[in-house]
Amino acid sequence: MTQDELKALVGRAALDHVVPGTIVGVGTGSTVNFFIDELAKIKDRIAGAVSSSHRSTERLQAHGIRVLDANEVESLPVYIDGADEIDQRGFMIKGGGAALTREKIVADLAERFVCIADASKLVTTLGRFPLPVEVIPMARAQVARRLARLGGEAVLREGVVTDNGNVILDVRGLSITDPLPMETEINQWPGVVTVGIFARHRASVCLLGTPEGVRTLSF
Ligand SMILES: O=C[C@H](O)[C@H](O)[C@H](O)COP(=O)(O)O
Repeated sequence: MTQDELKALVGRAALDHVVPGTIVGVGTGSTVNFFIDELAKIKDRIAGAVSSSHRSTERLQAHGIRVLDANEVESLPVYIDGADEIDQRGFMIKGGGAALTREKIVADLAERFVCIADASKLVTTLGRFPLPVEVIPMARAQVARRLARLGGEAVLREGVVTDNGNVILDVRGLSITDPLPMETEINQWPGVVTVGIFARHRASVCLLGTPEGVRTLSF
């Protein structure tokens, strides 16, 4: 099976986690795109979606799915999103598509985070994938120096401006053995908007696409 076929598989499987009659939290990325296309088939059975990016909003609306502003909802039963890496505890690295801040906001509204990913995303230790950090442009160099003191080499993602008007640093060389304290530390530096470690907002369940079918990991 190709990687896209695995993504399509989990995008379909995620429909089982959608609660009929409710608003669905929708992530961003190539895996979620498959989910959105499946969601369109049951759009009359949901109350709408809260989206984590302009890209997902456009795709949802193109399918005729109502998109609500996050400020209009108090909670969501479920948030469905991909990941760049996920470990055996449900901790993730996200932000490869620069949508991490809005993803964390929508994840925070949700009772459950359903991660959909192909098997290549499952890792023993987070950090092989360069860690995205969304930063206010003025603080770019300052935050990069602080990351260097943690052992990471931060590179500005060229040509990318987030939906919030900020920039992304991609950090190589970090071995994230203890995701929760690292998330907390980096996130409180001045100028950091969001770090792409999702430990506080880890997955409740991961639907992992494998050549043998969908493997469900519960955390
Ligand atoms: O900013 C992007 C998101 O965190 C995505 O969920 C993540 O990059 C995974 O994307 P994909 O499904 O395209 O691998």
